Amino acid sequence: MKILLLGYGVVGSGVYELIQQNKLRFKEEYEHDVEIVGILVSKLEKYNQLPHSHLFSNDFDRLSQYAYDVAIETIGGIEPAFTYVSQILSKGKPVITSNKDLIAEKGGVLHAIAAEKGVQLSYEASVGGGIPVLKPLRECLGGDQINEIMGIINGTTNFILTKMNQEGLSYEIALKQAQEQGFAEADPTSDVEGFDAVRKISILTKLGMKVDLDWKTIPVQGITHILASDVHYFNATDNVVKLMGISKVYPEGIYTVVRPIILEKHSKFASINNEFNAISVTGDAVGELFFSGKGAGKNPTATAVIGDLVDLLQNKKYKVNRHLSKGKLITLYPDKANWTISVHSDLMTAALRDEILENPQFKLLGIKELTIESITTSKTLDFDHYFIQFHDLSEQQLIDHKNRLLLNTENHYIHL
Ligand SMILES: NC(=O)C1=CN([C@@H]2O[C@H](COP(=O)(O)OP(=O)(O)OC[C@H]3O[C@@H](n4cnc5c(N)ncnc54)[C@H](OP(=O)(O)O)[C@@H]3O)[C@@H](O)[C@H]2O)C=CC1
Ligand SMILES: N[C@@H](CC=O)C(=O)O
Repeated sequence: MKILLLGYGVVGSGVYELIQQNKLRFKEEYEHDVEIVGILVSKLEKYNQLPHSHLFSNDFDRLSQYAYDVAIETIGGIEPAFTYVSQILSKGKPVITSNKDLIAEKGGVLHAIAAEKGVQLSYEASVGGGIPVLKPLRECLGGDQINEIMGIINGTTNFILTKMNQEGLSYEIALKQAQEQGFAEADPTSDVEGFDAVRKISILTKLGMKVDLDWKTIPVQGITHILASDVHYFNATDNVVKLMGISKVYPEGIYTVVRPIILEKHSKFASINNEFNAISVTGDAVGELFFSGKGAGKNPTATAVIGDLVDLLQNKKYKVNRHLSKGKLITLYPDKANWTISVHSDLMTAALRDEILENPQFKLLGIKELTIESITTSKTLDFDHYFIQFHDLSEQQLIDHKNRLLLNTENHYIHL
């Protein structure tokens, strides 16, 4: 099997190395000689010194004339990746990609070309790095009705929040380390503002719940506003903060969001640290499944790409579900909910309470009434803003007037 490799950065170089390491195994187990015949990059001079420098080119048109059986795209972003991938699929060649921007934005168009040409478009590496989660959703859980998916699905932000919490690093230094280790996107705004996680939750929702959501319509809040003092405060109160993606099916529609969530330290997601991701999937029949592992980085991500390649080596074919329903996004909370929350502020006044209710983040949740249960103040920590935390919700409090379960045990966090 001859492979055209597009991109030779963190993921592409990992894919190259794993293919070299596994050649014998591919031959023995799948009876295929696997060979990379060309590598597309942008700055050719960076690769002059490599022993396999003869494979590199910055000319896609030239490379696409080569004889090849499958292309692996690890360039990232929408263009030129979309042009290249659509051309390759149109020629009837399968494509494997690690690019979630591409799949979240153009997955529908690309799947249509792939279906018309009868070839595979695979993208296990696009969500959860090395964690096999798309294949279980697509194949193993094909007989179940998935009603909830939630998880830590961005390695960079989890790395940053872990380093701030456990090592007292500043946000800037932690982000720099995430970039140095190859976890962050080319433009890390995607990570820290939550767009990468939103794209991933849209892909998970599509494959798990068969609901097509435009990722741009999903409410998103990133981590850029979380200060070292916030992280310190959460730690002191036996909590941690994580950026999470949530998608949950209700009779009225689907609740999908990406935002920081406060978790009690002993909860299962709280122990997922650094670049690790974790995704829980709940189905009517199977109950809850919990997937975890390295969600970013060279080797874990390359492993997921190779998994898709192994499917092709075995001539495995999966059908794309063309019958997706258009998702109707809903807010989670009923308008008249009377929640018990605690507000952390040194300055709790009626005016501040009105300000909280007017805040767009708070309005997003559709909450119109607010009961203040307790006001905690801290003179020792220097807070220049306040938090609202849905406070220690018990099973009883989770049920609304329609007897509908509204929240998991995780507390929900809004930063104003
Ligand atoms: N890093 C990670 O942990 C993970 C990344 N991903 C996804 O995988 C994809 C690749 O990520 P990553 O490897 O980190 O990215 P990198 O920035 O490390 O690598 C990108 C590669 O694409 C090449 N490239 C960029 N633009 C062009 C262009 N216009 N024409 C030809 N080649 C181009 C670059 O070439 P050159 O070196 O010459 O500039 C480089 O070799 C992204 O979609 C990312 O979201 C998914 C999961 C995890
Ligand atoms: N930038 C992404 C890379 C993997 O998808 C992340 O940090 O999770």
